[in-house]
Amino acid sequence: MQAAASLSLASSPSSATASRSARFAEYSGSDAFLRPFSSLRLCGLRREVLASRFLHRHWSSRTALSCARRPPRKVSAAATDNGGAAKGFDYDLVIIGAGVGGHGAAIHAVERGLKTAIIEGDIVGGTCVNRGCVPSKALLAVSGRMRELQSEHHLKSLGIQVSASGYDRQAVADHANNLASKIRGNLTNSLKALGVDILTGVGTIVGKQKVKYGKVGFSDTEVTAKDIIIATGSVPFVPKGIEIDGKTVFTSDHALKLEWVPDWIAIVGSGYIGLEFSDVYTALGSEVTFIEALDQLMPGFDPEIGKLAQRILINPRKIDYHTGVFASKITPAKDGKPVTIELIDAKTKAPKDTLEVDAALIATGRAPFTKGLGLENINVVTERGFVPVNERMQVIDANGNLVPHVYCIGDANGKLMLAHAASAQGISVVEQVYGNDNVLNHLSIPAACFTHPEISMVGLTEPQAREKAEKEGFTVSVAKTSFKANTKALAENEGEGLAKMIYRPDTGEILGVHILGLHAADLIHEASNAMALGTPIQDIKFAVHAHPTLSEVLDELFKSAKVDIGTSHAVTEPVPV
Ligand SMILES: Cc1cc2nc3c(=O)[nH]c(=O)nc-3n(C[C@H](O)[C@H](O)[C@H](O)COP(=O)(O)OP(=O)(O)OC[C@H]3O[C@@H](n4cnc5c(N)ncnc54)[C@H](O)[C@@H]3O)c2cc1C
Ligand SMILES: NC(=O)c1ccc[n+]([C@@H]2O[C@H](COP(=O)([O-])OP(=O)(O)OC[C@H]3O[C@@H](n4cnc5c(N)ncnc54)[C@H](O)[C@@H]3O)[C@@H](O)[C@H]2O)c1
Repeated sequence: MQAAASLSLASSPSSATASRSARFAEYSGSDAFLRPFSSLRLCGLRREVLASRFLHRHWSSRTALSCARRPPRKVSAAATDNGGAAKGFDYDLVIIGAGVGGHGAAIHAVERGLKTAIIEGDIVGGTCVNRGCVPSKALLAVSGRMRELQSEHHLKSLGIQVSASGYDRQAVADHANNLASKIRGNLTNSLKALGVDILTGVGTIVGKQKVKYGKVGFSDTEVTAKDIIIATGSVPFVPKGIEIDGKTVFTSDHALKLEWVPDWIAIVGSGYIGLEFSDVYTALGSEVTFIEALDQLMPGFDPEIGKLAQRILINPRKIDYHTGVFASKITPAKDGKPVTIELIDAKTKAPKDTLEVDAALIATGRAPFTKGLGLENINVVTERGFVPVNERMQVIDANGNLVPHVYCIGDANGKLMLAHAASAQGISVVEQVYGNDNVLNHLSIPAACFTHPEISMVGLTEPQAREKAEKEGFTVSVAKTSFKANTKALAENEGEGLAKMIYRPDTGEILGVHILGLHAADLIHEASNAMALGTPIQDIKFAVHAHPTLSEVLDELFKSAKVDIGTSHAVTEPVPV
């Protein structure tokens, strides 16, 4: 019998990790890629930089992971031109990995006047821009419109007649690919414009405040930095027993290229990636079978929201599912035979079923990419591949001590695998490097799943809040509002949805907010900002919302909460005009 697949992220590189390494190693570009981009020091481009932030961080440059076969060459600070570094160092800050985390840190570092370089071993933009948030949201934009056009009942109730709907697969794929390229370009330009040196090649920490980088077959270059940030991200985690061929059995890396739309696809894992792709595939005509190891679909969500999501996003669609099972063995289609999937009971490991499908998408989480980083040179041992850090993202060594001047942000530390979390951690680290102590409140970081309708959340789920309340001896209350009572949602004929808030009635503290409904991903920020700023319900409920807007769903939510104390400050004080 097959060994049980593990639910936890891999500590050893998965097959996808290995293929990523191969991709790094395969690339052989021109020597020009080895030269640091000599950066223009310009101040007037702040607007462009800010614009690029909205467009999601990104950049371009290609390289290869390198093995140090030749002695490192030394680069002098004079080789670049983005200001002076701290005495005795080439740079104030060197960031390894130009994904969203590295980009956010680099931009903020320049704003703080730090001489900064970013090392990238593949293409600028990392997962989010090239293989994650950006192309997936382009596909989801298409699935959203397809859904609307296919919903005769919905259109009829608005008085709209559409005779037919269809799509051009290659054009949809091009839309996703073009968007990624565009944003990568914008972000690259913004980095160059601000004077961040983009150093191409694989970065390896070689010692205290020392990093080398280079490309296969070329000599490495060594730079010194007062502070180093590791921002090397993650790759898809593929459980043991699953064979990826990239055509019929694949991960999100391949699926985003939309090379074909299978009639029947099994999606292993019903987390963010699984759910978003089920939205895309069913809108484009596929039938989906979920395979989920835990006893319910979407186990990460607040249970009430999960149940509603099942009613809205799963049951009415061409989706069936197996829960409480592992896909213990998956064999790609070959010689006219379909993809075969062997299922075993997640608890007993007894064989349960064998499925034959056209394709399988493996969406079972992501593994940190920390290979080749030289962590052994600073006595750091990873935990299941993740770099151990404290609440300030300072790296912890094998003896439990902080490694001076080394930080790790983003997916590589595993705290919260989200693009904006990576970037926020980077900004927090730069603040510390600059001299301002800064601890990011991870509980106030929102998350969203971009299905139709969307799901969003911030803070604790109801069971988590009740557990905390039990331990700490306080009471928890829950307020709820429905999209059915919202004028704008009804005007759009999109009244399905719920917003729920978990809070402390004794203090008015918001513990968590969960939304399922139209534009939930945009709506969550009023709650997450309130949590980040420590604004209690008795204050935020006096904030005024434009009518008719979806934001009134949250207005109603705050107003319906029963807080035992009055307003904490005089928000109604008259202002002389
Ligand atoms: C399909 C999909 C959809 C997603 N959608 C969303 C979403 O909608 N919203 C959201 O918030 N998050 C989303 N995510 C998650 C998001 O993409 C990640 O959380 C985010 O990219 C992490 O950023 P990072 O900077 O830590 O790492 P990455 O983006 O992975 O970047 C790391 C970079 O480091 C480089 N690198 C690695 N090792 C080295 C080395 N030794 N030397 C030099 N360079 C190196 C890599 O090439 C890479 O460019 C999605 C992920 C996937 C897979
Ligand atoms: N909209 C977004 O913000 C967004 C979108 C996509 C991805 N992401 C990020 O990317 C990361 C990875 O996403 P993901 O969906 O792959 O991971 P996930 O952790 O969200 O979900 C993985 C799911 O797979 C299940 N699973 C694991 N091993 C299994 C096995 N062998 N057989 C059956 N089921 C198994 C787990 O129980 C879980 O439900 C997430 O951490 C997420 O934060 C975010």
